[in-house]
Amino acid sequence: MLNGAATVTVDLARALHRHVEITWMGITSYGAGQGGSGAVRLRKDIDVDVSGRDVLIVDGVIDTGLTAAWLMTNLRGRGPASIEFCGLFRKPGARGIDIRYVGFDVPDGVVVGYGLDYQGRYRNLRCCARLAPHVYAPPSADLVDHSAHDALTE
Ligand SMILES: O=P(O)(O)OC[C@H]1O[C@H](OP(=O)(O)OP(=O)(O)O)[C@H](O)[C@@H]1O
Ligand SMILES: Nc1nc2[nH]cnc2c(=O)[nH]1
Repeated sequence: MLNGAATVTVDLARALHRHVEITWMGITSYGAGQGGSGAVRLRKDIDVDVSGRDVLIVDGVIDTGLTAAWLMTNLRGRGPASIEFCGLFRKPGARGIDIRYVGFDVPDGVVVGYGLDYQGRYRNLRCCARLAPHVYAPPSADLVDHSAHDALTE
């Protein structure tokens, strides 16, 4: 897929000792696990006919598994000789989904770097990192401990 899968796709392709053709797809998923509708939208289709070809779909993160399931169904319908899915990271919500190649199982949270972004940033980090939760989930006002602040202002 476009964006988040770019770095791992290129590195994986360079590690394979066989001819490969790379093409890109743009997908937006509104995963039910993130409070979304569970819908997938195709923003850019591949420009290769995959019928009779061995297809490996590569993605950076498998979160709810919605994107992976949608892509497998969609591309399988085009008559490939074989089709498998490879995800660099898999979140707990997708553990039950049958994925042939998984790099790392990771806890819930946001993984960034090595192609993966948070609001458009961090894709160019050479490493992968877990984003500090306060960046994407600021604590609710009810849960903030004001004691330190109060101590400073009294
Ligand atoms: O398992 P799911 O819940 O369907 O989520 C996985 C999708 O989310 C991420 O893409 P994102 O929407 O962040 O877009 P990006 O590739 O542009 O970074 C990831 O690259 C998958 O495509
Ligand atoms: N960059 C990034 N995108 C995601 N989409 C769903 N989960 C993630 C994640 O952990 N990191």
